[in-house]
Amino acid sequence: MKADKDLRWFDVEFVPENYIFSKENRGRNHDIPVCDSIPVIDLAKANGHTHQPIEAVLAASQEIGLFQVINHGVPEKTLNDAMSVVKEFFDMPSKDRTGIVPHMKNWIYTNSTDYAKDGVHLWRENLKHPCHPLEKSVPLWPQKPTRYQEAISAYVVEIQKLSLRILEMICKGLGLDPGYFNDKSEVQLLSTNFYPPCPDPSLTLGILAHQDPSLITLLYQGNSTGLQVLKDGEWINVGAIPNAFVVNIGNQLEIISNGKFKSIKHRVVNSTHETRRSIATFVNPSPDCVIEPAKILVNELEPVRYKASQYKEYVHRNKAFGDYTIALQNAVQSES
Ligand SMILES: O=C(O)CCC(=O)C(=O)O
Ligand SMILES: [Fe+2]
Repeated sequence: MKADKDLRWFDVEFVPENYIFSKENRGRNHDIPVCDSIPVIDLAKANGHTHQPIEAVLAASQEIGLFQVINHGVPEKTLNDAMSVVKEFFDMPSKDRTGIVPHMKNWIYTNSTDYAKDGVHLWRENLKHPCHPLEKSVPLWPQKPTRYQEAISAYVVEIQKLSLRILEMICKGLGLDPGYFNDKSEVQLLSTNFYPPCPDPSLTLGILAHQDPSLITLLYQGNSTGLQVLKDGEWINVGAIPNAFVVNIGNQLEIISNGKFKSIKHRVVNSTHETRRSIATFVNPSPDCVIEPAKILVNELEPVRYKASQYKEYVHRNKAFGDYTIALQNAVQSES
């Protein structure tokens, strides 16, 4: 038995009532199959001579809106260092996680007990902060653990490179002008998640079903499972592939592609024995950027399916990323 002062909200034998979701929202857990139809794309094969990975990225973006990439060039050490500071952050005594006034311009830490959706708490904790422009953002990030800023900025630099590479493939594949994504693809927001084991995952959820409001999202999930996507009306598990990234087509890319690409619904379910930690980076347009279907993809057979909108308007209208996150992003943007 732990001393009382060490007890955290998830140190419980039964799921408290205010964590129980309605039947239609609840997760079914790992008893459903891992989907082997989620494409795994080997980026080492993208070496100038072959278009194979471009075709694979296009097919996956059209059919599912989500795929994994391997041999992506991000050093394993960068991944391990990032995951290890994230682990340290969520393992710190709670006084160290709440030291900075939240939802202003630094970072937001949301304990499970701080946030409720329709009165029900998610079985997760979350840390979010801006990443763009990187040099201005880093000093605003948590100072504990001491290696946090160094490890996460190294990670963000790699994500920026990888996301540009993937977007270049998409740009070529869709026939867009080179540079089309230049003002639409900054790694703007990092969101890390901690999902502790849960006594009864059939009652709870880590994250409710949603689509990402980004251009694309790159997700590193270490070796943990729990991510599910809604494919053909069924929730299926996305497998954990060591060192892979999950790439998720966000709403903005769905709009730009005039609906050719799908932004898929996904959620996270909990586990009785496994702790899930994940690092999501949202690659987003700059706030003033106008997002609309690319002209080249619109014709008589494919009429415009989405209205043009400034990205900041879209974020505001849809309360994308939540109220606090808008305040965070505006703070950094207005200083730059
Ligand atoms: O933890 C995860 O893998 C889910 C993260 C996610 O979907 C999000 O932050 O939008
Ligand atoms: Fe998401």
